[in-house]
Amino acid sequence: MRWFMRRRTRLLCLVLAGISVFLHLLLVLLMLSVYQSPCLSPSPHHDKPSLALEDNNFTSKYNYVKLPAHMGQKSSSNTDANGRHKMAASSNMADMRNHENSALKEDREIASFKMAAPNGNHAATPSKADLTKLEALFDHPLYNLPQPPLEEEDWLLRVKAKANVAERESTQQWLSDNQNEYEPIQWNSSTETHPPWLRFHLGITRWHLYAHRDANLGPLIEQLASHRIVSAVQKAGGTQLKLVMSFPNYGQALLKPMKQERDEETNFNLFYFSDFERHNAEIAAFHLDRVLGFRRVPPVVGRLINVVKEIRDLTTDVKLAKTFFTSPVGNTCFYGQCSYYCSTEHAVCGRPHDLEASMAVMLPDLSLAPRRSWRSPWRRSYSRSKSAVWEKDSKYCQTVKKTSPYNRGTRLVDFIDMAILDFLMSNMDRHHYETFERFGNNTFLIHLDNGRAFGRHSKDEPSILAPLVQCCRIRRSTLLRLGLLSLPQYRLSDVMRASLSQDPLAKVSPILSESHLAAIDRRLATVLLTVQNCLEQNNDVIYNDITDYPDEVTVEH
Ligand SMILES: Nc1ncnc2c1ncn2[C@@H]1O[C@H](COP(=O)(O)OP(=O)(O)OP(=O)(O)O)[C@@H](O)[C@H]1O
Ligand SMILES: [Mn+2]
Repeated sequence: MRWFMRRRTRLLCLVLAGISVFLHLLLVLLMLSVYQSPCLSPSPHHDKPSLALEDNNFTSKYNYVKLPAHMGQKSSSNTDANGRHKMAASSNMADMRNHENSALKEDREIASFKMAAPNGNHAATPSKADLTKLEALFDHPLYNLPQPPLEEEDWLLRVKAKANVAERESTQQWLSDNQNEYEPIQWNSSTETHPPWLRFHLGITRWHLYAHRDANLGPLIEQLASHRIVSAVQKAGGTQLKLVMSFPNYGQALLKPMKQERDEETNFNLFYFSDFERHNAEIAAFHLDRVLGFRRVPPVVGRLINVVKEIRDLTTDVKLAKTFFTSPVGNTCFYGQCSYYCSTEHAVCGRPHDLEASMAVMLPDLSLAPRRSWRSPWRRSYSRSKSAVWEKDSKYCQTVKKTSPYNRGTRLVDFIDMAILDFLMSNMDRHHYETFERFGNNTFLIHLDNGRAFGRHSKDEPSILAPLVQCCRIRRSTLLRLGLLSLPQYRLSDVMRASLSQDPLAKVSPILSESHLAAIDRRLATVLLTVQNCLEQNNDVIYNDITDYPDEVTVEH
C-alpha cells in the first residue's frame, strides 16, 4: 500500500514538473514574440501611421476604385453612373501602370532609405526619395496643363512701357526718409532689374498668384528668410498680433509669431474662433496649396527673428514698443495691441531673443490692386450656442448654386477647392476670402489667413467638407491631382514632407510633425471617398475644366 502511495506521489510530481516546464516554455515563447515586435523594420515616415495607410490593401483598393474612376470622364452628364465606374477603373489601371516603372524605382529608393535610417526619425532631414517624388509630381502633366494665352487684362499689374521724359531725366530717384536703411531704387521697366517681391507682384494673373516652376520663387523666399529687416510695425485689422516687416529694397512681409509648441494640440474645449494662430500653419498651408496645384496662397517662409534687434530696436510703432518686457527667466517678450490675446499673459517671447515666425510676402498695396472680401456662404456662426444655416439645411447648396457669383463660372468649384484645402489642414476659420477686384468674378480665390489650421492631428473635422458634401461638385483637374496624391509614388504626406523640409525652420524642428502628415493622408482618403459617394448618387459631379486632358493614358512598354 505504502509502495503504491509513493508511486502515485512520484507520478504526480512528474506530471507537475512537466506542466511547469511546458508553462515556462510557453512564457519564454510569449516573451520572445513581444520583445521581437519593436525590431520589425519601423516605417521611417509615420510615427503614428493612420489606419488607412497601414492597410496596404486599402490603399490599392482605394486607388483602383477611386482615382481614375473619373479620369476618363469628359462630361459628367451624359454617362451613366455604372458605365462611368467601369471606364474609370480601366483608365485608373492604365495610369497606374504608366507610372509603374518609376514607382518601382522609387520603392527601391525608399527601401534603401529605410535601411539607412534605423531609428526611423528622419523627419527633419529631407529624404532623397521624398524629394524625387515631389519633383516627379511637379513634372506630371496634371501640373503642366496647357494654359489659355494670357491677355493684357489677365495680369494684375503692368509695367509702364515707357517712362515719361520727366521720369527718365530725373537722376535723383525717390529715396526714403531714412536713406541708411533703404536702398535707392535701381530698377526700371526691365524685369532683370526688379527685386523678387516686385517680380512676384508683376507675375500675379487672373488664375494664379505665381507660375508653376516660377524661377522667382526661390529668390523671393530666400529674401523673406534672410533679408535685413529695416522696419517692423503692427498690422491693423484682424484679431491677433501680426507685424508688417520691411526690407531695404522696399519689399514687405506679414509676420505671424510662434505662440505655442509645434506639437501642441488645440485644447478640445477651445472654440475654433478663440484658437491661437500658428506660424507653422501659415508655412505649411503655402506648401500644401502649392502641392495641390492651386498656387493661391502667397509664399510664406519660416524665420528666426531677433525680437530685440529686428523688432524692438527699430520699430517706429510706439504702441508696439510700449508692450516689450523681460520675462522672469530673462526672455524678451512683447504682446502688441489686438482684440484677442494681446496681454502680458499671452505675450510672445524670444529665447532669449530668438523668436520663430512666419513671413508671408505682402500682396500689392490695396491702392494699386484693390481686393474684394467675400463672406463665405459656409461661414460658421462664431457663437458658442448658435449654429449656421448650412449646418441645419442639407439642401443649402441648392440655394447657393442659384446665387451670384456661385451660379456662374468657376466660383463654386473654386470655393470647393478651398474647402478641400481647409479640410486637409483642418482649418475651421475660413469666414471670408478675397479676390482681386480687377478680375471681377472670373478669377481665383486668394487663400489668405491659414493660421488656425493644423491645430489637431488626432481628429478630423467633417463639417469643413460641407461644401463638397452638400454640392457634390468638383473640378476635374483637382480630383485628378488628389487621385495622384493618393498613389504611393506621389503620396501627399511624402511630397509635403519633402516640400516642408526646404523651409529654413525645418532645421530647428519639422514644420509639421509626422502625426500631422499622417492626418493629411487620412483626410485625403475621406475627400476621395466623399467624391465617390457623390458620383454614386449624382450625375453632375465633375466640372470638366480640362476637356483636352486624355481619358485614357497610353501605356508605354
Ligand atoms: N500676405 C498678405 N498680403 C497683404 N495683406 C494680407 C496678407 N495676409 C493677410 N493680409 C490682410 O491682412 C488682414 C488680416 O490678416 P489675417 O486674416 O491673416 O489676420 P487675422 O488676425 O487672422 O485676421 P482675422 O482674425 O480677421 O481672421 C487680412 O484680412 C488680409 O486682408
Ligand atoms: Mn485669422
